[in-house]
Amino acid sequence: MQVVEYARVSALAAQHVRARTVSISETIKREYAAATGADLARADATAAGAPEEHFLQVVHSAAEQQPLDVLLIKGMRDEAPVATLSHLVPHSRLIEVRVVASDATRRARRGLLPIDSSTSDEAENQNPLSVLVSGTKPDWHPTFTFSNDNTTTTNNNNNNQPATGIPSFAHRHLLPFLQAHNPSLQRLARMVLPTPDFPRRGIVFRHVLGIAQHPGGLGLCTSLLQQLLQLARSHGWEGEEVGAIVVCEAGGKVPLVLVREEGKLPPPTVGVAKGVSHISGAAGVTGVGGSATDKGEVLERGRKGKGKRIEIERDVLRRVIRGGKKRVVVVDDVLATGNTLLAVLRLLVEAAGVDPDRVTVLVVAEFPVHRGRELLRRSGFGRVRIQSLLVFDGL
Ligand SMILES: O=P(O)(O)OC[C@H]1O[C@H](OP(=O)(O)OP(=O)(O)O)[C@H](O)[C@@H]1O
Ligand SMILES: Nc1ncnc2[nH]cnc12
Repeated sequence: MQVVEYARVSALAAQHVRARTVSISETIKREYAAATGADLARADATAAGAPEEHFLQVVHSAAEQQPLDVLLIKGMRDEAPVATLSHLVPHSRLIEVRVVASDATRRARRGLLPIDSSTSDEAENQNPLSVLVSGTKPDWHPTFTFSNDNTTTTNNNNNNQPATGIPSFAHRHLLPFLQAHNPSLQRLARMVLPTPDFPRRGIVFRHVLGIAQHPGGLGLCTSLLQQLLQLARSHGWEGEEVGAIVVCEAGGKVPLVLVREEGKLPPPTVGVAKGVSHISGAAGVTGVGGSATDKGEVLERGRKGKGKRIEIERDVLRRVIRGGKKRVVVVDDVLATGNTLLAVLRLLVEAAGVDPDRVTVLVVAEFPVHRGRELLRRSGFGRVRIQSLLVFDGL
């Protein structure tokens, strides 16, 4: 099951995707009113507190009622929901779709008179999230922004190519990365073979780099990453050139900036300390067959291990993103605790002066249970855009 904040079920149903919409504020209000005796009409969803609990309640009760590929949750008011809530649904991809509509559209839908156009622009595209962080720049980006103006066109020609509006949005942005709907993604996922109890007991190791050992694996992965990059590009940075691709220890047309362990690149370099990844931490601390089974303990041990320093050549990035107007795309195989990505982002932003708003991260596989996105946001990198091809649950 995948979870998105808002779109329309019918556009997905037309593609044989099992989808359903629920309103989180309605559910919360109903339960709050029932528990406290408050008047339902006056109940305030935000007063009910415990957003994690409510989110889980809504997800679980929807999933219990029927098997779903996509759950569309309307009315979420949480800041940075992907960073703060993904670990609660680690088997799913959580996507935030911010819906914007002009004042004129919103008034028209409510049956009100259109307002004077000379005064309407100010209020355009204000939604509850913008109000939440009034006056400040939000420290995160939604996965997608959907304009709810002009959404009336539907596709009647049955050629699987919806015209505009909601069907087109679902077709272009949601379906390609819905594993249940995309045979290429399913093939890729099947190439990631699990090894139980490696590097320590309790961990099911997913051999993401092993994709390259399967016939056609590398090509498939590269082409899916390319599609992911195009999708990322159509959201927030159309028209911007990619200035550099940053990779951890690997080697295109766009200049490749290598991130390597300290001492392996010719000077001058800039470096930062790097915390250990989940897997290296687990292997280094207790070895295969360690006894800890508690999730928190494993995570904590992983993080306690001694990290290394990583470096890039100081002038390479500056040369390729001259003037700071180009995108920097970071590619790695895995996002788990986020320690590795955090070090790479520190390297780019703090050591090399790259604007975090111009950084996009692509990973092959994400393990939300380790709360990597949350760490990145807490560390000041919430505005870095991150997209993944596959999502795995478990340790
Ligand atoms: O989000 P994280 O927990 O940091 O995990 C992600 C990192 O884990 C793997 O690195 P690996 O453990 O093989 O090497 P490393 O310890 O040198 O990063 C992988 O290649 C990622 O770079
Ligand atoms: N289970 C897992 N398999 C491979 N890499 C990982 N990184 C974090 N958890 C992992």
